Order: sequence, then C-alpha cells, then structure tokens
Amino acid sequence: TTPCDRPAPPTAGLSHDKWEIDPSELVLLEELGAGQFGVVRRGRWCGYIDTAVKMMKEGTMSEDDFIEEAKVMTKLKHDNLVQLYGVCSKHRPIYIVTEYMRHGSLFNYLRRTSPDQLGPAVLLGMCIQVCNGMAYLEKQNYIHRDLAARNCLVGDGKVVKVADFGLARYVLDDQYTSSGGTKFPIKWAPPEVLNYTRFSSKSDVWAFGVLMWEVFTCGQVPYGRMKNSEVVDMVQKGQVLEKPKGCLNEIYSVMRACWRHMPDERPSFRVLMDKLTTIERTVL
Ligand SMILES: CNC(=O)Nc1cc(-c2cccc(-n3cnc4cc(C(C)(C)C)ccc4c3=O)c2C)cn(C)c1=O
Repeated sequence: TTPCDRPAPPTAGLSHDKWEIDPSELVLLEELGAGQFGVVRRGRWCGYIDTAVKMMKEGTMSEDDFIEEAKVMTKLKHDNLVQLYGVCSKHRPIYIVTEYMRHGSLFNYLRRTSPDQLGPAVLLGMCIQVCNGMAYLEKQNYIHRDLAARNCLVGDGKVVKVADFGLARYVLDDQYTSSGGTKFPIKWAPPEVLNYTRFSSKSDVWAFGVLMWEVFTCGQVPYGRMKNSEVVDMVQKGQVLEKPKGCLNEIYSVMRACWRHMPDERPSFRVLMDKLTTIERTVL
C-alpha cells in the first residue's frame, strides 16, 4: 500500500508487497551523514512525508536476509521507535526508508545542547522514553544488539526514539560483528557478550545502563580514552562506570542494577520503567 493519495493500482495487493516502496514516490534531498551501511539522505515521500533514506553501499549488508526481516520490522510500531516505512529493493543499491528525526542523534544532541537546558528532569525524561521503546521491543522478544546514545534520535519537542534496532545482524563488516574487531561496541557490552557474544534483552539492559550514563554526563564517552582491552578487563573484574557528577543516588542505583554481572539479576525494561517513573514522580 502507498500513502500517496493516488488510488493504488488494482494489482497492488498482488504484485507489490506492502513493505516495498516505489522509488518514484521518493524525492532525495540533502545528505544527513554516513552510517555502517553508507550514505543516508533526507527524503520526501509522496510529496509530504519527511523520511531518512539509507542507501545501502554494496557489500556492507546481507541484503536478502534483511529484506526478509524488513517485513517483521515494519510491524514494530511504537512512539519511541524510529518507524521503518519500507524498502526499495527492486534496484541496487537498496534503500531503507524510515521516519525523519529533526535533531539527529541523542549523543550529538547532548553534546551540543547547553547544560542549563539539560536539567535532571529533562535527562531522566529522555532515559524514560528510550526505556519505553526498549520495553516494547522486549515484549516483542526483539533484541537491539547495539543500544547506545549514538543509535537513538531526537525529534521535535525533545522526543527521543530508538533507531536501527536489530540491524546489527545484517552487518557484513567483521570489524563490527566480532567482539575482537575495532568497531565492536565493547563499552556497551556485558560480560556474557564479551565472552560468548550471547545477546539477549538483558544484554540490551546492560547497554541501557551505559546509555543512562551517557545521558547523565551530557554525552561524555564511557571509560574516557581507555583502550578496549582495558575496558574488557575492568568489566570482567566487576568494575563499572562511576556516578556522573550531580547525578542523584537513586538514578545511579538504577544504572548499577543494569550492570549486575549475571544477566538474570538485571531488571527487565518493564521493571526499569517502573523504577524510573517512580523516581520521576517522587524525587524530581
Ligand atoms: C539532523 N537530523 C538527522 O540527521 N536525522 C537522522 C539521521 C539518520 C542517520 C544519518 C546517518 C547515519 C545514520 N546511521 C548511524 N548509525 C547506524 C548504525 C547502524 C548499526 C547496524 C551499526 C546499529 C546501522 C545504521 C546506522 C545509520 O544509518 C543515521 C541513523 C537517520 N535518521 C532516521 C534521521 O532522522
């Protein structure tokens, strides 16, 4: 189906799959940057819908597997998830078309926004929005595999949404996929991922704790300039990130719960939502 107001052709239901977007309905605009899969541009769909269009560089993604998964991903709908509108897969490079977020990544937003606009209530509100999106994915038994402030986006009215969930499975670059690789997100990984690459919603919870630390330090880099090997040693020994300056003890306690060594001892995103909203209601 297409949101373009022209009536869909009678054969639409038969030939066209609903996650397939007709490139003639897309107008490509300025470049937004480059990610793991190549260049991303802003786009206009059907003349009025703002989108971001990932143009998949050849050899960066296992495309057929992704196109199969796209059917599932288009069904994941939540206010705190960047919506996948569909794919243009009838040509190369394939395009991945998602909703557009005006303020870019949460990591850059935190670093360029003046601290007086980022009080504790605002920072906690951002964490709650990410947690809400992640609680929805958890409920759908969907694992992100690379949750971090750089993979969340900020839209109008300081809305924060989780982006690129599940896409890590389709990256072909083994510098990114293997835990020894230079691009593997070591600083967001729990012991069971560092040792056995065992991903789960509980490894997403560990990463969420690091994302909370990124938020409450307004975009500092976790573990500073430490080498990946030093971070691995530290995490294996059970040492964790220190309390960010000015961060409430109650909030730091939630981060610490996300960093418990054993995955089963970490709270679910559902439980995290209750903890964070209780702090928001009672302490802030
Ligand atoms: C000013 N507004 C904006 O710039 N808005 C937007 C920027 C981007 C954007 C631009 C360039 C690169 C990337 N990017 C970054 N990291 C990625 C990481 C992965 C994994 C697999 C490693 C997780 C996959 C794809 C990407 C990716 O496409 C994004 C998300 C996407 N969207 C929806 C926007 O609204």
